[in-house]
Amino acid sequence: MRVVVPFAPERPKTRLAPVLGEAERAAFARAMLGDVLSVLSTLDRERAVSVDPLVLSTAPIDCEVSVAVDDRPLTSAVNDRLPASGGDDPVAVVMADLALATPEALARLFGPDADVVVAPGRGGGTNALVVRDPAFRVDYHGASVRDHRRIARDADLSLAHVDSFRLAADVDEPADLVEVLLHGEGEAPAWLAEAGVSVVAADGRVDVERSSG
Ligand SMILES: Nc1nc2c(ncn2[C@@H]2O[C@H](COP(=O)(O)OP(=O)(O)OP(=O)(O)O)[C@@H](O)[C@H]2O)c(=O)[nH]1
Ligand SMILES: C[C@H](OP(=O)(O)O)C(=O)O
Repeated sequence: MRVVVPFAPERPKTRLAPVLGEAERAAFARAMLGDVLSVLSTLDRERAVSVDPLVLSTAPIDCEVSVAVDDRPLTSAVNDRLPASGGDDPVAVVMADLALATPEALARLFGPDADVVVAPGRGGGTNALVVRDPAFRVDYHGASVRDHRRIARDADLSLAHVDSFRLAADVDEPADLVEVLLHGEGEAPAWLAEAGVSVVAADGRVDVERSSG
């Protein structure tokens, strides 16, 4: 299946500014993209899920897989890559900030035979999708999972959900780094550890702290 991975390499992950500087956020975003692509490659190699990845980037990047540069807003760029007519192959959309994704978790996205399969993100987003019907279009940002349900319902499409901790955990806020450090398995947790970011549990709260120097 064609798997589109949207990626915005310029000034990414602004909500992580309390913990990471601008160049660090760019490097960390790239590490997360590397983890997602590595999971897709493992799926293809080891799980007999045919995966044809395409990074849909707002600017040129060096990458181990094909890259399409499209600097339009996320929704327009993704919609241009979805099935356009009845005979077209299905398309998956997997966000580049799913640092907890594993081959097992992502394989579940490809399981249901529905017109649209949605993996909701915490906080109302849509972290991954499979689209099999050209009547479906995305509308990202805001409570996009609610919008995507409505769009599928209005077009009379069958809709399946993937209930997955790992696919729900996109990395937006500093608190999300706790999950990356505790449960991540790839480049992203290693990058954070190298940068001196660690998990701290104090006064009944679990958070991240950063060593100075
Ligand atoms: N192609 C493309 N990808 C985007 C765009 N905006 C965000 N993305 C990607 O979409 C996914 C979700 O992005 P967000 O978490 O909403 O945005 P972000 O820019 O990474 O982070 P914030 O600055 O904190 O909002 C990430 O994989 C981004 O790299 C865009 O305009 N075009
Ligand atoms: C793209 C956006 O991501 P979030 O801002 O929820 O991370 C969404 O899923 O609609």
